Amino acid sequence: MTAGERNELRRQERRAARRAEGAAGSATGSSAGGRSGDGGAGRRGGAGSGRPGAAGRGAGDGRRAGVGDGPERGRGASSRSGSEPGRSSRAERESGRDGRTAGAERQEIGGTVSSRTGKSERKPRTHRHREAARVTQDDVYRAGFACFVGRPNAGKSTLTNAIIGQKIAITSNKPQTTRHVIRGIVHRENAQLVLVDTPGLHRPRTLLGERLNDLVREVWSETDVIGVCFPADEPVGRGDRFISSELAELKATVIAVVTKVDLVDPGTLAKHLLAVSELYDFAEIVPVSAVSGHQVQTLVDVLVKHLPESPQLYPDDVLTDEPEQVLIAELIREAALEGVRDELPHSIAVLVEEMMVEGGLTKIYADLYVERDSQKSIVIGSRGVRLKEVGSHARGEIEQLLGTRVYLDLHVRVAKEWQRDPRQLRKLGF
Ligand SMILES: Nc1nc2c(ncn2[C@@H]2O[C@H](COP(=O)(O)OP(=O)(O)OP(=O)(O)O)[C@@H](O)[C@H]2O)c(=O)[nH]1
Repeated sequence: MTAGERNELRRQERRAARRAEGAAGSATGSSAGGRSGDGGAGRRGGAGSGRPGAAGRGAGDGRRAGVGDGPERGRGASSRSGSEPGRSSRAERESGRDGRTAGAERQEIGGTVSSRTGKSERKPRTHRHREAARVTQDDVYRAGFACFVGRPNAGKSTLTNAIIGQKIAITSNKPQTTRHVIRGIVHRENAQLVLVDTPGLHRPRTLLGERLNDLVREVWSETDVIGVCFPADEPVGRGDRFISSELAELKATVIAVVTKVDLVDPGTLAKHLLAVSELYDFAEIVPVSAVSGHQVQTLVDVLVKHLPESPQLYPDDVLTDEPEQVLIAELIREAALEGVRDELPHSIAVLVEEMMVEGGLTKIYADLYVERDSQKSIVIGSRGVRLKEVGSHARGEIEQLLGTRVYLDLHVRVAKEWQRDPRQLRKLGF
């Protein structure tokens, strides 16, 4: 039996188990509606070869050995040492020593909200995801895919990095920084959480924008748990309502993640949580700060709790399945975004053309694309000063990633209107 056939068989088993679980939920009066299971043919088909949004040119050739072609199934529960974040023992989780549970947090905040607004306690609502929310026993191995969605700049990539404990996604204060689907893996004793970082859903103005939105929807349809991110320092707006309305048809368990709570006072947070809770029937609402680390592990607990029972998906020591060359191109793009304004951030794309290891030195040759000549001079700067800064900043980050000394050769090129040109988009990996 091929690996693909094995995966399909396991998927079918899981779907059948979910169906049975769903039926049990209905029988006991839970609203099993959402996840009961007809699972959707081909759901999570991307787990193997068709991984959601294989990003970047060279997605085949630049991969790290042993990571490449998708998750590995059928391995037993693992025990990883040291470096992986988010790991806490079962005993710790059961005793709540590694942080308050989301449920407790929610009740506490719910109480605050009702006392401040003078409203009575929120009535329990019929919950399309309650069946999944009931699943708390940890004597089974859980594995699956979760993703954060939300409007641009909501803090999705920062949160993904905080959970993985390593920079796998680049971040910036420019909206729509994320262009690739990046998968980071959290290993726990009893679970494996594959976090998928996606671009923010937005109103597309270019072909690139349309493709990114398609990518987001594709990922949504393939994940087990979706965390919708709402930045605590911005009021709930039209964009949030648009995203929430798109979730109604999905089979995944949908939770709300209120991000950047370090930026607001408790009163503002309480009001924000209330506004979020009125948007959609979320299975849980978890306030977090990726910067201070507040509740990040609690969020991991909540995500894991909603994963299906499944064998391990990736080998123990893998933190991301993103090809090295794509990670490197992203680090260069992040450095190039620093200090540029207006439309320029959207016009920048980076492609690693060549990488070679010579002794203890990794030589990297990369092209940085912009759309117009005027942008080229901005990126290069007077006498090449800006480009030099970009190169040296990116080099530091790449050295950290690779753990070797790096020589970085950066070349700026103009690819006219590449965001609207299907051929250029393909070349750039979209
Ligand atoms: N203070 C604070 N800032 C945060 C936090 N999380 C993210 N940020 C900042 O918010 C900005 C946007 O964060 P990103 O993680 O890039 O947001 P994103 O949702 O991935 O953005 P897109 O790529 O546009 O979809 C960055 O400047 C982050 O440093 C947080 O918990 N606290």
